[in-house]
Amino acid sequence: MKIGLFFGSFNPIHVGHLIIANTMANCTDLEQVWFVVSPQNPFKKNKSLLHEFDRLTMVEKAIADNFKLKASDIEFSMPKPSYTIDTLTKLSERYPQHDFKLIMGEDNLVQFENWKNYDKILEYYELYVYPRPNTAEHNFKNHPKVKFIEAPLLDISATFIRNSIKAGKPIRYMVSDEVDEYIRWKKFYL
Ligand SMILES: Nc1ncnc2c1ncn2[C@@H]1O[C@H](COP(=O)(O)OP(=O)(O)OP(=O)(O)O)[C@@H](O)[C@H]1O
Ligand SMILES: O=C(O)c1ccc[n+]([C@@H]2O[C@H](COP(=O)([O-])O)[C@@H](O)[C@H]2O)c1
Repeated sequence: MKIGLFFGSFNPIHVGHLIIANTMANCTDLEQVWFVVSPQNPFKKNKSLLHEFDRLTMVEKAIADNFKLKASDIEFSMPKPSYTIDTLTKLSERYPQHDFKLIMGEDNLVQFENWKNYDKILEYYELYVYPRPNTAEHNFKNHPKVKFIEAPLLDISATFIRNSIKAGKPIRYMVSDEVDEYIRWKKFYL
């Protein structure tokens, strides 16, 4: 099966992530999308990063009604920070029957040359890239292994959502109802 792996912190998962995953699962040759929740992005230091189990719970709540979307906790038992090449290798070994592709927002391409073994990632995996507003220049516009998906720009981020919560503003419709309720119940990001 052709499966898109969508790696992220998902702190929290928002409507942008859901639109990206659903677009990839329904408008490309991908049959499923797996959200791979990363305990620790090697490039991010964020005080308000929730525990990975809480972020995974929110992902599971957000995608529960979509049979093409799944969540993976594979990085929870791997060394931190979470290096994508190591996880890709592990998943390919564990599921040799699947053909994995890597999904990311275009902003990730700007720093992609600094990722661990990025050239190996490109050698073995195709990238499916969703456009993101205000993305800086990068060197992958015409790379044969990088496929740009034409889809609406989504000007939303987890940072904006966390800041809204801190400021007492509603995040309804920016996250799924289940995630909104869960965040309020657990008093996250206050
Ligand atoms: N609005 C968006 N448009 C395109 N890609 C996005 C968008 N939001 C997130 N992504 C992509 O989703 C993946 C996971 O992103 P992440 O969980 O860091 O969300 P984020 O909104 O960028 O979070 P933060 O604001 O905390 O940095 C990354 O590949 C990122 O590029
Ligand atoms: O492998 C790397 O070197 C690497 C460098 C930066 C980011 N990543 C991964 O990219 C994913 C996107 O991160 P984030 O925090 O923007 O959601 C997340 O899974 C990180 O672990 C991976």
